[in-house]
Amino acid sequence: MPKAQRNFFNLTKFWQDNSLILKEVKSFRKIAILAVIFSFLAASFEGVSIGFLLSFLQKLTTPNQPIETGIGWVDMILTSNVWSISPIYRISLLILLSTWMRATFNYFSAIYTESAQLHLADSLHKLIFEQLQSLRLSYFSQTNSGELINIITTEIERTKQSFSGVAFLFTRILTVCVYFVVMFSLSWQLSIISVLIFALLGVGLSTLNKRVRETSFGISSANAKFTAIAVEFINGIRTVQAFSTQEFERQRFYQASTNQLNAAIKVVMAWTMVRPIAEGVATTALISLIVISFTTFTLPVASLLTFFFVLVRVIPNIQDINGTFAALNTLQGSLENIRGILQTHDKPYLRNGKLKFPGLKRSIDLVSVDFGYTADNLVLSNITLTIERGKTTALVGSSGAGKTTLADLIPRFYDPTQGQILVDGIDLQKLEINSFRRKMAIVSQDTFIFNASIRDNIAYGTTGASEAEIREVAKLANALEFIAQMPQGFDTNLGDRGVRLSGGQRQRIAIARALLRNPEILILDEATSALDSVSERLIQQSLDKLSQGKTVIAIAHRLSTIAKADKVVVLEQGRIVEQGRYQELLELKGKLWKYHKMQYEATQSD
Ligand SMILES: Nc1ncnc2c1ncn2[C@@H]1O[C@H](COP(=O)(O)OP(=O)(O)OP(=O)(O)O)[C@@H](O)[C@H]1O
Repeated sequence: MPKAQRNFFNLTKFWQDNSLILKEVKSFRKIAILAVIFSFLAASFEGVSIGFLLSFLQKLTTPNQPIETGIGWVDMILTSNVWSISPIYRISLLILLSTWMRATFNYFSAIYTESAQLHLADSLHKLIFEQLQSLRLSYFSQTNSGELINIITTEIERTKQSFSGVAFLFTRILTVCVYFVVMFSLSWQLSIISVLIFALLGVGLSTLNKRVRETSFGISSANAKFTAIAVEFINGIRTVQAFSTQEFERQRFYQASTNQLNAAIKVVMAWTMVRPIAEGVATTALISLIVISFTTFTLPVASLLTFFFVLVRVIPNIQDINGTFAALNTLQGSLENIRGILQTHDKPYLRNGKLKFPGLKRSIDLVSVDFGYTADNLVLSNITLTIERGKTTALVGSSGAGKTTLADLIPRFYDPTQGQILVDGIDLQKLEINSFRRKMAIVSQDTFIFNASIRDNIAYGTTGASEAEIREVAKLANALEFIAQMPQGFDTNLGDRGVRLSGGQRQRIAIARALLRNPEILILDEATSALDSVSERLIQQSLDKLSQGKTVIAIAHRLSTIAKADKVVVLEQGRIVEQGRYQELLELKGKLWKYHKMQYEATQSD
């Protein structure tokens, strides 16, 4: 049986399947226990007040008869001579008291159930965040961000409801047990017949519940697709407008929304059917019982009345139980999605080392390194390369040759599939990765600009930077001039992903951010690609200054930016084809010479 088919009736399986989520209840167990206790007390007092109400009605209709509820201790209280007020007032007072008690318990039960739900959502948010933080980049390149957002928002919201569902279910089951005890004390024969009827009803309804469960997976996947399309549409709005694909996007969006609607309607159709069917069958059972009891069993009228009165109370409770099972089943898809993100066996984690990185002394060495994003396709083959401390190593090659991939191996965004990376002779995987990354700065083609002020964006990742230091790096990155022209200077908010900046401005902020870290190791991936030639020259000068004494790995298409590098490494289809000083390689008249000639000719024709 596939996991998805397991249901709420099988509590062991339910626990096993959802233990990753249920474990979280531990962090707010006091609130959860109080929620259950108060819900139970509220439900019990509902039963108590009904009992008193029955006695009240009896007393009104037959005032001369002694009070007989069929439950000894209640009768004793009501008929006791210790009290000086008349029985009808005693019952009224008891009804009032029990109703107020029930209302109070209901109030606390609502508070604790709601808080428990909110705590569950909060714990799941944080748990998923920790999980995402510990995963490698490769997980994110294979997962749709819209689907992840859907899980963190919608699916957690839906899962949250399952807590109140389970608490409600628990109290209803306990209440029904209490009612059954009363019923058995009144007539065991009638009770057995009732239990049998309810059991048959339960078995019949489980088929319906299975259908509800199946439909719930449809709604989860429709929600995920809808969020993914919505996120993509918002993120890609520039491209949508530029390519006039509004109609195409409209169709995609409308279709996803309609699919979501249809999936939700299927769930509603399936689960709303459970309650009326349960109601119809239960009422039929009740009428049959009345007929059987009048013709077969002889019971005192008061007991028979109480029995049926209790039975009448049991039925809506049983309906509630079935209804809640059905409602919980509609949440199965969400639970499955959250489980999917939390389970660990199928995800790539970074195995962190223990050694603190004290700073680079000699070199970073790549020894016979192979790497592929997938097992069957190597992107880097047999890379052996020494990146010397304090020197600039430039990576050159055609688009797709593997330059970025090679640079990504240094901060361990990915690990080699074969071979080793040694940092001063120590395997990189043995280093505590954050101690290594803290000594490093990366300026890449797609540096992320946060929806925060310019100041916060520059200071991102560097704690305790002073105003003067931030200004200084902005000046060095040639950014001071455009920042001064912004409406609120350094306080200007940059908007989502820095939409309020030009490409070149974004890059200068990224460079300032890297400068502020004062890194030992600097990775520059096309760091000056979005700049005009004047800005490029200015930035190149500041990068040259920044690079002095630092270990730099620079990737550049424009050879002019790396002409002064200490070592140039030429990559071709994932292999190193040449390495040496720029001039030496030119004299070889090999690959670099070809690139050089091509770029020189291109510049001439410009
Ligand atoms: N996350 C990824 N998953 C799968 N394949 C990838 C991924 N990133 C890059 N590749 C593939 O790896 C190969 C090398 O890409 P890489 O980005 O390293 O090249 P590059 O030399 O930096 O190119 P460019 O100069 O265009 O930036 C390409 O064929 C690319 O399609």
